[in-house]
Amino acid sequence: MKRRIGILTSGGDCPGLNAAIRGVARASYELFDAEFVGIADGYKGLIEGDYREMTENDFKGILTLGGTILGTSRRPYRNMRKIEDDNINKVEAMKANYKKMKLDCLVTLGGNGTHKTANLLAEEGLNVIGLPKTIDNDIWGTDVTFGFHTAVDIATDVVDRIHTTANSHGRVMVIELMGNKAGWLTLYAGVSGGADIILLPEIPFDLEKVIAMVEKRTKERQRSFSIIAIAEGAFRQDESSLKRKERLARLKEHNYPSTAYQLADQIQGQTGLETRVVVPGHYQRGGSPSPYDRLLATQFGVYAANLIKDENYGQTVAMTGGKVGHNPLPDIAGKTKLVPPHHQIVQAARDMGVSFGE
Ligand SMILES: Nc1ncnc2c1ncn2[C@@H]1O[C@H](COP(=O)(O)OP(=O)(O)O)[C@@H](O)[C@H]1O
Ligand SMILES: O=P(O)(O)OC[C@H]1O[C@](O)(COP(=O)(O)O)[C@@H](O)[C@@H]1O
Ligand SMILES: [Mg+2]
Repeated sequence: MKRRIGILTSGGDCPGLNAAIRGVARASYELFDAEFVGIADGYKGLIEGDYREMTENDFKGILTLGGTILGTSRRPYRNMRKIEDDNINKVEAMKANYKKMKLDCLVTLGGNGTHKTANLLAEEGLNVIGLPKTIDNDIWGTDVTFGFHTAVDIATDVVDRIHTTANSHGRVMVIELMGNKAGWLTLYAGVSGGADIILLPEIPFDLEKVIAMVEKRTKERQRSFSIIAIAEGAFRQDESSLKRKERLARLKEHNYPSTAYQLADQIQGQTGLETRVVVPGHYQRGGSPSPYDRLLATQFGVYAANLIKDENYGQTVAMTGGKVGHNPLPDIAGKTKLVPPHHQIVQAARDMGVSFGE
């Protein structure tokens, strides 16, 4: 049985993408007569016809490699069906290139945006299989995405290291971690690193409560420090009615790159305590995947190869209750898995006296 497989990675990169690509390829070569076409830079390559034939050798030596050997992009954004200034019909272009490449199926490794287009292409009659990657862990229908736990390891190391310098100086340290809509990374790294205050997009915070917590810690000890882990998309309760764009515009008016910087200023202004901001940024997405993510990405990749073998298309791979399985693309596309405000981990942290600024 011969299968010609197109493969692309789309959206923000993360550790484990290459391990997953390798898993798909190795298992496919084992299980059936496989041919691979590597599509460059996500859907951009599929639209523009930027692709190359790949051989078994291309998939060797990449298990531990960070990033993606295929390249990735976030363009063109959002509405694939909308014809913009370039006058390109993106959906038709993708379908035409799929045909031109003589593909039996397309494997897309990506996050929420990627899955929306994967579903759209499946609706258009293409054979598509998704693989859930993202450091945000916000894909519906899977307990975990690959890339997430490596990012947790890195972010936790940041929180650990900031602890020692915060302690030496008796400072308040505001650590901004990645996650615009979903606070999973901040929650996991915040709890694992022993942060005193954890601020998530899912739980809007009250500035006065945050300050009260910092002051409580200062009163308890003569020389005290506080660690605040804040997700980049966190915001105050009084901003809840605003759209993200409006919140960002307000921050910009005051020359704050993000809420973390504004919060640091407010804390320093109201408490007199020296406050610093730390933004590890894309460092959280770089480098080699952890053993956990290598294993997860490999399992996911091999599972995808089995879906191809069975011609079970229109699915995305998932982990539920410790088992690898799959979800139909329409069931998960367009949904975001956010942190429930009463999630067990949140509750455990609350019970230990960690503040969520509520
Ligand atoms: N709302 C959307 N509908 C359809 N396709 C989208 C949408 N948002 C993003 N995409 C496509 O998926 C790609 C990756 O999306 P993005 O949101 O940047 O990353 P991720 O897939 O990691 O969440 C984009 O470059 C675009 O081609
Ligand atoms: O890489 P960019 O475009 O600066 O985007 C940053 C965003 O990408 C992420 O790192 C990961 O997002 P995706 O996995 O959904 O692409 C977010 O946490 C962060 O908000
Ligand atoms: Mg995403």
